[in-house]
Amino acid sequence: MLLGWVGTAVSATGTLTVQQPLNYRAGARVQPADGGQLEEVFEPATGRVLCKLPCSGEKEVDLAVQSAKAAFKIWSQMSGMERCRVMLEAARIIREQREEIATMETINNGKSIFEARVDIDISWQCLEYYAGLAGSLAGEHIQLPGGSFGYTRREPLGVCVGIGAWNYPFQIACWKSGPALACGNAMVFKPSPFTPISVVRLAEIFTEAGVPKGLFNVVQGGAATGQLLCQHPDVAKISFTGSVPTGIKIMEMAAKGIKPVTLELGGKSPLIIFSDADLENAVKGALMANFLTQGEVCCNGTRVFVERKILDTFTKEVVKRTQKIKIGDPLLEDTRMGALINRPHLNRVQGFIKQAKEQGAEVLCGGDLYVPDDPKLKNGYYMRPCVLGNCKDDMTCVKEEIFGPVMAILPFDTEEEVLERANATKFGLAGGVFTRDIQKAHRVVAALKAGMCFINNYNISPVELPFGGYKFSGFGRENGRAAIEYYSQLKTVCVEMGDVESVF
Ligand SMILES: NC(=O)C1=CN([C@@H]2O[C@H](COP(=O)(O)OP(=O)(O)OC[C@H]3O[C@@H](n4cnc5c(N)ncnc54)[C@H](O)[C@@H]3O)[C@@H](O)[C@H]2O)C=CC1
Ligand SMILES: C[N+](C)(C)CCCC(=O)O
Repeated sequence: MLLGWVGTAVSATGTLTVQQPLNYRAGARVQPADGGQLEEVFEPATGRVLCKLPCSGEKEVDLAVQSAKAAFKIWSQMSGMERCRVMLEAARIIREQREEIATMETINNGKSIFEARVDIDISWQCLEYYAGLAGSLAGEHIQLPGGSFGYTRREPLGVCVGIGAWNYPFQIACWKSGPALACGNAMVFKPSPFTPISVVRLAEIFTEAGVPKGLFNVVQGGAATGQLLCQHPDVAKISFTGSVPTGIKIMEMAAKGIKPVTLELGGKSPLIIFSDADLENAVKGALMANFLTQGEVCCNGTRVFVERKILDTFTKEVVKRTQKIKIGDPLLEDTRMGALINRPHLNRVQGFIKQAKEQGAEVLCGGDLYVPDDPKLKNGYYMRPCVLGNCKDDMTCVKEEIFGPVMAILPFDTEEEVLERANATKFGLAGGVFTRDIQKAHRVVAALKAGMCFINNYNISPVELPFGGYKFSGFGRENGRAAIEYYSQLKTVCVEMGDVESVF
């Protein structure tokens, strides 16, 4: 069943129109009860409007939260093993529908189908991983004097809100719902209004897999809808992926309700290439660190520090390979870079490049707009991936998150110096090092002030590993066992086996 698709040409760019409602509540697609403002949703590859999205208001947000509350009563009473079975089934359905979901993601986000398939694989792996953990979530038993004892129960929080960014719409929803549902919570998810489509498919899959109706709901909208969700008194937790300024607002709203938050925010991560690194791998690593999803990746290693001895060789090779990246129709098999998310964002990225040049950086390749030959793509949001040389630490392009395909290369001379410079940022999401010297590799990552560090690779996503930031990049962790801590709470029970010894 190809829900939301019209006609049969689902695999061609420029053919999709979305007609079905994109809110999901109590186990079904619904029009929002009070959808006010309409947001145009674009196909980045063509600039076409895919649909007009009604933004949910107070009434719809409340209905979604109430529906989650009702489902929570059932789901939270089920055993971990029962939840595990349902989640494994959801993972299986995602695997089965991989191509359809990846196509949706590509059409709505603009990333290449090649990459979207990987995103969908990471998504089902995430649900599988947390399904596996669900059955073993447990408390402790603690012996006390005289046969008395205590025990802890790991309990769910209740209705959790997930708010997502537009770069990994389906994957972000799985990274949040996986651990949330495994712990016994319900969720109301709000994707970015730029990418509202694929998350509704996830909601349908959960229902098909057997979660109670209302366990995973989708409300659509922008900042106003997000605020209503964060301020709702029946919401127990907020997990947010997005920018630092929005993260700050979310935390302020959460503070008023004493709600725990997980914040996955932006970054300007360092990638350090030592002269003893395997050059081939280091070059590949730098491309992986910068050009996935048109550079719109929070953990990208956009400050590439290269030991001066190999600066020229490394730079030449990086530029050569960057120029070879095949840009174009994201649904074609050989495309490796699609379109940026929208026109304003493309303009913003272009603005950063212009400013970089004004501040003295040298464009070694790309940075200009790309107009594909195919006439249907001529209004798409394409640009050539860019490598900047002659960069200095105080340039805007080195300090600010660009969130586009722009790599800045910075030479260094010593380990001490590069660590100092690598850490001189308000962000702390990720970092990477390429070297053949194992002691140096571990020493360097130990000194990096970042939550996700890579040695001799970059931007791979094993779901078993916790992911999250230091400093302005946020706190809390997604993936790995660590995420369980952020979607559950401990209840301690103290049991008296003797008589009460009263002080009075
Ligand atoms: N650390 C991580 O895991 C990731 C971080 N990001 C960061 O996200 C940014 C790009 O994503 P955008 O969608 O442009 O970020 P954004 O902060 O503008 O929006 C993120 C989400 O928050 C919602 N929102 C906006 N204002 C809100 C408010 N006042 N209250 C509640 N919700 C609100 C938006 O509708 C959207 O769903 C980049 O800075 C990037 O680094 C993106 C992906 C992953
Ligand atoms: C999958 N990965 C590692 C490339 C990016 C994940 C973080 C994000 O949502 O930007």
